[in-house]
Amino acid sequence: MKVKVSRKAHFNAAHRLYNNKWDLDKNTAVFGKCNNPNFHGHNYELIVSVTGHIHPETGYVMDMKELKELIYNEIEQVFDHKNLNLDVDEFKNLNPTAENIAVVIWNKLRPYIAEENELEVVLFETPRNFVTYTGV
Ligand SMILES: Nc1nc2c(c(=O)[nH]1)N=C([C@H](O)[C@H](O)COP(=O)(O)OP(=O)(O)OP(=O)(O)O)CN2
Ligand SMILES: [Zn+2]
Repeated sequence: MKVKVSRKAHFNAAHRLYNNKWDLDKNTAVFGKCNNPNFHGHNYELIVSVTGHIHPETGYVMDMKELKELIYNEIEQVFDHKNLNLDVDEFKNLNPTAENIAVVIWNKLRPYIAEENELEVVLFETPRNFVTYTGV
């Protein structure tokens, strides 16, 4: 029997979507207003889920307090109130799309999750646009 435990978090960040191999016209044609050279921001909502067996002694899959602190230290501290393109190393050469941000978050968290447990990251870029990454 496996159970999924989840923790919500949020961060505000600025970004610009563009491909530095393309000229401005092509970037504007593909990314539209998201290619604004002066950047724009989103209120990102994050849901991190860990799935595994319930530990018989604690009754926990994973301590939610640990999960909360992990997300705060590894994600919120790094991304909140930052310009993703300029301030976050992972996006120096990686377009900060919702897909790529979700993969970066998953990769940052995975080393801290017990090997036998599964990790899922859901990232809302806007209230209606969201992506999911499970490591596959
Ligand atoms: N596959 C992706 N498509 C888009 C991404 C992305 O990261 N991956 N990002 C954007 C924009 O950065 C952002 O999401 C704004 O898009 P927009 O269409 O304006 O979203 P809204 O929710 O504000 O639009 P509504 O029409 O109000 O739903 C675009 N595409
Ligand atoms: Zn955007």
